[in-house]
Amino acid sequence: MARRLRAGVAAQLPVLKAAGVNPGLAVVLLGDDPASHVYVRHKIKACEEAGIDSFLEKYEATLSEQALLARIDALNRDARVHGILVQLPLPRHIDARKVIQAISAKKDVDGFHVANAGALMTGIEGFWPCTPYGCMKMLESIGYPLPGKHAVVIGRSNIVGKPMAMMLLQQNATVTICHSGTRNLKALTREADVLVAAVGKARLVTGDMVKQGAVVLDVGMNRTTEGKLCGDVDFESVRTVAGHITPVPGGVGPMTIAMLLVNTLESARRAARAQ
Ligand SMILES: Nc1nc(=O)c2c([nH]1)NC[C@@H]1CN(c3ccc(C(=O)N[C@@H](CCC(=O)O)C(=O)O)cc3)C=[N+]21
Repeated sequence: MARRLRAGVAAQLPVLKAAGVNPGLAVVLLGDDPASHVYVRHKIKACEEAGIDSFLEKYEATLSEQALLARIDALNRDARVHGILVQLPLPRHIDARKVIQAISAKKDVDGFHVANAGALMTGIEGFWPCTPYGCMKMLESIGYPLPGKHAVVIGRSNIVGKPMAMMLLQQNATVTICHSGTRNLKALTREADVLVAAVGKARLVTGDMVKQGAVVLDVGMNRTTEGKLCGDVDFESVRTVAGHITPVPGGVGPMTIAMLLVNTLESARRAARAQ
């Protein structure tokens, strides 16, 4: 599905390019965390394959907050750039909230800016965060009717849990948000028609916590002690009860990247319309 979405983006580029707009994504990466470099490489490669211009800016982990803010200011003004992604997490001496708010909301293809969070919450045009947006696309792809369904989201982060809950609510699901302070998690997850796990705890969700036929979306990205990638869902025990389930790797991750391209294309379209 991610591949199909990316091909769809590629197919829509010629129209924009004919109108003189070449969609571009700037990716800013600080430091030498190997996982961040791998993810960023995936994003740049996806852009190249789709025909989106990419501008990769790599800096030392010691780059000052002021210098980073100056780069963002320059990218905000750069007409070739329709999307700006600052790879998270940032080094500790930098206030990530300040950096995110410095990105023009119009170029915030991550959907992390407060203006975009507010747009999602109130149902006006903005950018939706790529990971939950990809989850909604997957639900759509199986023709899943959300109205009246009980959706349970485990995790309340600003980048996945909260926006995921808002998107499900907008589709008239009844939404429960669970977190570290939730009592009797299993009683709640067993009621879920749609279960989204986004906490970062390897194999937290086991088969006994899932209702027969439920749709299970695994947003977890954990490394086992052997260095293997694994989700928040115990795939082997859950697959026998779930009606639908997303694997890790090969599920939500590739969809996140596909939605980044979708958002970048959309940003370029909006810029073209505003010309
Ligand atoms: N500003 C910002 N925006 C992000 O969207 C963002 C970020 N910072 N920081 C890090 C997280 C993580 N993230 C992933 C995206 C795709 C995969 C992905 O495609 N994973 C593959 C496997 C990759 C592997 O093998 O390691 C899969 O699940 O199949 C993973 C992780 C985006 N993030």
